[in-house]
Amino acid sequence: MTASSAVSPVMTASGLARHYEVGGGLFAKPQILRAVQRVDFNLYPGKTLAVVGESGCGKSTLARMVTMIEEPTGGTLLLEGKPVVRAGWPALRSSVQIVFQDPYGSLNPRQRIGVILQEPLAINRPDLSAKDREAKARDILGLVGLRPEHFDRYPHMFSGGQRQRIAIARALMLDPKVLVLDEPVSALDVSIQSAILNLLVDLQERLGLAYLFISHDLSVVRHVADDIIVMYLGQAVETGPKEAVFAAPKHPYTKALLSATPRAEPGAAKDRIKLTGELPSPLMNVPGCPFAPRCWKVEDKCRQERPALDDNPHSAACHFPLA
Ligand SMILES: Nc1ncnc2c1ncn2[C@@H]1O[C@H](COP(=O)(O)OP(=O)(O)OP(=O)(O)O)[C@@H](O)[C@H]1O
Repeated sequence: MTASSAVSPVMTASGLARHYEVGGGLFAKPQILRAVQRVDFNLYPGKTLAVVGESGCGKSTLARMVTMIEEPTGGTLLLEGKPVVRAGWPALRSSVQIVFQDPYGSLNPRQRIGVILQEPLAINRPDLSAKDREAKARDILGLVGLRPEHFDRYPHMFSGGQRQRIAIARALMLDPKVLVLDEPVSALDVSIQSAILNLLVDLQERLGLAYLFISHDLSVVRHVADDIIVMYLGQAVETGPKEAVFAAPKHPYTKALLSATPRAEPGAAKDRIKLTGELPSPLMNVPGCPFAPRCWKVEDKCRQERPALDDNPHSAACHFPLA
C-alpha cells in the first residue's frame, strides 16, 4: 500500500476477516459478530503501518490474527510470500512478535529479567547452548537501553517505562521480522512515552523491523507511522501515507478523529468535529456505510450502498470523499 516501496513486503494481508459467533442456545441461533472485515495491507521492512480507530473497531483482533494467536475466519496472510497456515505456525510465529500495552501484566513477577528474556530461546532455539542464550539476552538488554545489572532483577524493581523496555527486549529475542505494537505507550506517563517511541524508531532503523503499530492516539501515530489504516467497526475506512492522511483526510470519520487530536504547533487550533449518533452494533450487518448514522456529510446513497476502498495509495471507503 505504500507507493514508495520497491522492496517486497514482509507480510501481506488480503481480505483478512474474523467473525465470532455470539449468544445462541437451545432455542436461539447464534449471532455473527464481525470484528474485522476484509482488511488488506502490506508491511515493509523498516516501515511502520499504524492502525488507528476507536475502542471496539477491531484493532486487537487484527493484532491477534497477525501474531497468529488467533486464526482468521476469512482472507489470507502471507509472511515473506508464504501462506501462514496452522501447519506452518511454529516456524513462522517466531518471525512475528507482539508487545502489549500493559508492561505490568505482561511480565512474570516471579522470574528474573534474565530468565524472562531467555525463555523464548529455551523453547524455540534448542540448538543454542545455555551460554549462548545468556549472551544473547545480555546483548538485547543493552540494545533496549538497560544495564547489565538489571539482568538479575525482578520486574517489580522497574518503572513502567523500563518494564516496557524489557517487554520489547523479550519480543526481540527470536530475531523477528515483524513487531506488532499493541498500544505500546498508552499505559505510560507522557514524559516516558517519547523515550519508548524513540527507542522503537531506533530499533527499527538498526534491525530493519516492520512494525504494525496499533493505537487510538493520533498524536503518537503522527510521531511513528509511515502509512496508516483507519478502522471503523471492523473495516478499513481510509488508508494512505501518513503525510497525506494527516494533511488532507478523505473520510469524514478520519477528519473527525484528527479534529479531536491536540496539535503541538502554535496556531494549529481547529474546530473539533463532534460526532453524534450511536456506534452501530457489530452484530448488525448494515447495508450501507457503517459510518452513515454518525456522518455529517451523509446522503441517501450512503445508507443504501456500502462504499469500498480503491487502489489509490491514499483511499477512503466513502461515496463523497472530502479531498
Ligand atoms: N473473543 C471474542 N468473542 C466475541 N466478540 C469479540 C471477541 N473478541 C473481540 N470481540 C468483539 O469484536 C469487536 C472488536 O474488538 P477488538 O478488541 O478487536 O477492538 P479494539 O479496537 O481492539 O478495541 P479496544 O481498543 O477496546 O481493545 C468488539 O465488538 C468486541 O466486543
